[in-house]
Amino acid sequence: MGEWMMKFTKMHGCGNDYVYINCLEEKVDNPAELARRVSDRHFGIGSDGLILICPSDRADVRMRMFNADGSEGEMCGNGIRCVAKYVYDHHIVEKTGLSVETGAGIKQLDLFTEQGKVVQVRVDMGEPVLAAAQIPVVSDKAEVIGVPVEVGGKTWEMTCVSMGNPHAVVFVPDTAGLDLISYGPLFEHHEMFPKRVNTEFVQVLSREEINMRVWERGSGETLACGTGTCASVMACILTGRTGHRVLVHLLGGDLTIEYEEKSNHIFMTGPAVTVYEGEIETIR
Ligand SMILES: N[C@@H](CCC[C@H](N)C(=O)O)C(=O)O
Repeated sequence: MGEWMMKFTKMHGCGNDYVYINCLEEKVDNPAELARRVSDRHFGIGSDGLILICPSDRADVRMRMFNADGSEGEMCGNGIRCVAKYVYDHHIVEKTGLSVETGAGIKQLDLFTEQGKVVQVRVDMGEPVLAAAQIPVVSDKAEVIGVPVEVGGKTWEMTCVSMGNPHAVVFVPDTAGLDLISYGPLFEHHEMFPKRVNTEFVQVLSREEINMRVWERGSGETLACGTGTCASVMACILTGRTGHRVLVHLLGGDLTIEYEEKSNHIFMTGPAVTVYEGEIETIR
């Protein structure tokens, strides 16, 4: 047992902020406990969770993501863009096309640079999964698309999509006046979601633009959710509300989502930003 300093980097994608640890150099024994500790906005560093950058024998690197409550998520859209920026900036991967292994499979990414600096990252987020049993959502239907559900005394039109992690998308007339703090946890812990759920509240502005707010499984309201924007655009397309290329406005910025029908893949493009690097005291 002893105390030592562990290096970390604080990064965000559209305000969805995580503490990143380079596990090619650092050793993390208990990531769930560390996630809870660093995420605390009063007694910790302050973040929506923790992301570990690990070696991979199947891709350039592997990422593991932990929510603020210590639970592990299969995939993180905003996080994976930051992982790509991190490994490029730290010369771990010296190319602008790279692969990252996640709990939801291997994803391919492209970095767009200006004067050597990463400005945007495009991610092939893969295929959306609609089968209710695979999301998982308990339903008498094979797919949950535009289905009315009762939650918190209100009827919502819900579409469920997995992007490797589970999402419930509901449509609202206005995201600004939404009581997300009341309704978010009711969806997250509803018995129809055996693995809990991330919930996106979507206001359609036009066939090319939507507003979205999110209540994330394990982290509560965040300023953006990459997998959530993909699920939301898929829900919009499936219910005939938008076209295949949509600009998503989030509390922390904008993401562009494109659905390619031929490959049935979703592509996400957005920023990745380093806030600062530091060290935290750790006990082992
Ligand atoms: N913020 C993320 C998603 C993080 C994981 C999620 N809370 C879960 O538990 O599935 C994103 O940008 O996709």
